[in-house]
Amino acid sequence: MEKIQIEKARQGLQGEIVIPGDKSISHRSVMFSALGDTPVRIKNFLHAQDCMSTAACMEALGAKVEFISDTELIVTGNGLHGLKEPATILDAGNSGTTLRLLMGILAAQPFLSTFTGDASLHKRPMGRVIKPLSQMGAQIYGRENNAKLPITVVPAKEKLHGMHYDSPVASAQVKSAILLAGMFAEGETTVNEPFVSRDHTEQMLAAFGVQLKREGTAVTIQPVEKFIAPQEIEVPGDISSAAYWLVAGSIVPGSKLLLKNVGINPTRTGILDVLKDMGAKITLQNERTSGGEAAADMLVEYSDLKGVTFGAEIMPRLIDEIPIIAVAALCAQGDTVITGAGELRVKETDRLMAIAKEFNKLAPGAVEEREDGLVIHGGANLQKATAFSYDDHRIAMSLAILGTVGAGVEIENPQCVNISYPEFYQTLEEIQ
Ligand SMILES: O=C(O)C1=C[C@@H](OP(=O)(O)O)[C@@H](O)[C@H](O)C1
Ligand SMILES: C=C(OP(=O)(O)O)C(=O)O
Repeated sequence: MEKIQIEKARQGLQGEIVIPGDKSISHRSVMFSALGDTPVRIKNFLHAQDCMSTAACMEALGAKVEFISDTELIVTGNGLHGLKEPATILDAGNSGTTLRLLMGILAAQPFLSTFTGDASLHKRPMGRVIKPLSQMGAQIYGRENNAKLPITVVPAKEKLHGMHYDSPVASAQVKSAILLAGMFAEGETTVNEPFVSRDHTEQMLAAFGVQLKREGTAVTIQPVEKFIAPQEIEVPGDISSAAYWLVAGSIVPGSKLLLKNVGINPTRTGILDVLKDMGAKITLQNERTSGGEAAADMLVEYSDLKGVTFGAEIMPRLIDEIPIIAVAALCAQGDTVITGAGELRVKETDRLMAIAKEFNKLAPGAVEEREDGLVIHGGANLQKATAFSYDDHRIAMSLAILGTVGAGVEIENPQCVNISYPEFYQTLEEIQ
């Protein structure tokens, strides 16, 4: 088993970090460009395993994908109806986004496609997408009564039909899969969700000339006739990657970090609201638009944090940031109570279990696992320990920050950071 040693920081973290491209937006940039019929130059693409899975799938589906550098590529599709039957199985790797969004697109295609993925993706629930797509007329089959990988999509018997879907979960992947199928369906398709999830699909479809109608928590798409690819898509930096530095800068005494080019789409900025509530010192600078999405630089300085309480309403806006928010909570004064976070149990691993089990190795007794959340006792006494990443990138990065602020950590299976942030450990060294 591979391991990495992370030492306690000897001084405050200092420096400037250019935040790598947004994972959600990078996936969508390649998928949608592959449905256009003119070349799209994608800049600041996230060159990490999840997005490379999407790029490989789109290539297997007949799009031309040319990398000019690690982070810049040109994708040329064969038009909205130009995808080709893949010659072999499509591999979504570790990426729920790749699999769920592509099921939406492929549900409407006149050819067969079969998906696989890694061990983690085989455990994740896919019925949440297969069920509604089936209601639209799609024919999708999978293990465990059409709920798990491997999954095969066969051509629908007739054209998909639009529908109104009340989603039981606030999930951008569920919403996106249905809307993408809706592009090819007859009649309009509406997805309503309990709380608004990230809206990158809606934002990027608008850049391809597809207008969606939003009313409260519902969004409606009409069948798409014209799909006009933009010449260029510039991907802003990922606030979910910036989150590790926002927390590290807030809790390691004497820190001052400037985070360059971070996406601040309001459906993603829950972490800023929570950290500010906790008393963090974060200022936004140079606010601008990058590829149709809001972006800014962020200055974070050390400050005393206090515990907070938050729940289901804000959850979609910070869903991937719970592990690193838990690190902030361990270093705050007082308790932090997180509810409405049951979705964390179906991510790359059961993140509520992983946080409680592994963080308690460094902070004995400080984290209580609840059915749908966590209670974290702040002001924890941190000790050095060996902890397991569960092959989950966000658990590995959060453990590394916890070790940096505490007494060090040895992380088992640390390489999973390559899923979303390959340069993570190098950057952590550079700012010390
Ligand atoms: O649409 C997306 O790009 C994503 C949506 C979220 O998942 P859910 O839709 O399952 O909440 C998030 O956790 C994931 O990292 C990326
Ligand atoms: C849950 C995540 O991604 P996905 O669902 O695409 O695997 C994540 O990046 O934390």
